Amino acid sequence: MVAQLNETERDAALKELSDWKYDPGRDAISRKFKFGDFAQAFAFMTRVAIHAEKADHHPEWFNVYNKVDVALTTHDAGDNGGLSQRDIDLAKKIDSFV
Ligand SMILES: C[C@H](O)[C@H](O)[C@H]1CNC2=NC(N)=NC(=O)C2=N1
Repeated sequence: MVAQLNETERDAALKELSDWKYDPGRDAISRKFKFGDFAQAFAFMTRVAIHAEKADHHPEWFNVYNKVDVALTTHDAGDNGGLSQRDIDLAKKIDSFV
């Protein structure tokens, strides 16, 4: 079980992730990325994937051509999933790749 962020922790964390949108319905954060072409989008996804595997924390994402939509939430958090520090850490890492 992973600790789910409470409202205060979540709001503080989101202040440092201004490009990410909070989804109260899922207790998740998401961000849309647009690259020059598919190769650049996939290179980004490859970097994220390598890090995600090392961190044992994986994104939910959708890619079409040069666009990548990323959503982060922790399946193991709380009773039925939610936002954890792992999501915040992964979002910051992802931001460092763009
Ligand atoms: C067993 C469990 O699947 C692993 O500990 C990891 C894998 N990657 C994961 N990724 C995400 N987003 N949430 C998780 O709870 C999670 N759990």
